[in-house]
Amino acid sequence: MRLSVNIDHVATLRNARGGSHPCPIAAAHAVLAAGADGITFHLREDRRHIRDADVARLFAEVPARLNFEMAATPEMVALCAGYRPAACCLVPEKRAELTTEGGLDIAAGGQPLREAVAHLAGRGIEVSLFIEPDPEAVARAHAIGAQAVELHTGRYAEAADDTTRGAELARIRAATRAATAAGLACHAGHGLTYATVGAIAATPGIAEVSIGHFLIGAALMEGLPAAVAHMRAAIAEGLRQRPAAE
Ligand SMILES: CC(=O)[C@@H](O)[C@H](O)COP(=O)(O)O
Ligand SMILES: NCC(=O)COP(=O)(O)O
Repeated sequence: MRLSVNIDHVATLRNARGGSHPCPIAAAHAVLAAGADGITFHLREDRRHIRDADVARLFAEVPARLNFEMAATPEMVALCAGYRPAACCLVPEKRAELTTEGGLDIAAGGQPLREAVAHLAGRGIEVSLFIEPDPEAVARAHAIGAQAVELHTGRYAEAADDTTRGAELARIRAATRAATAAGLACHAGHGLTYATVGAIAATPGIAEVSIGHFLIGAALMEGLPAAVAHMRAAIAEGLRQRPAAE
């Protein structure tokens, strides 16, 4: 299972002082050297963390699997199609939110969303839709031509008690089964930590996790290479519990 590290919050810290430190590109190199499989970044419409110049440098300087998260706006679709990353993930965006609050409403996205998926896929990009862990959302993603889904793990990761977390994990597992049955690649992300990634890794069918906020925060205490190694160990522990059939 791939670990894609989201570097948004390196840019958040840099932007707090308006300078160039810490550098998200240097962080990308560091996490890859420490064993990450790829880099995720979310170019928000308001450029609150990652900026256009960061994106240009990532594509020029970081030879890794890049996962371009973005809203399906004409501006972003054109940018992403120009860069042709290995993967892009279409996410809902709201100006006032602190982070991505829910999955895409695929039905509301209608024809423009379908066209965005077709345009990006036509450029050879693996197009994923960031959705709620719900088999119906998986079916809609499949119907509009996505090749992958990323299941929003926020409610699972932030659950206040074990009962709620167990119920959310069951939803994630049902959605993963639906994605696998439909032939979609299945990814997961949002809010994952050392403590919560294991059960995701233990879920048959999940091919990638993208993790940012917790890992960058942990790196303040442990250092970035150690935080990546720590996350990899938590993933490995989960993978050991994955049923052998896969
Ligand atoms: C899609 C997702 O869950 C995250 O990648 C999130 O969109 C990251 O964006 P922020 O770093 O702005 O919270
Ligand atoms: N797609 C999820 C992601 O990139 C990272 O989310 P988070 O770990 O920063 O919450």
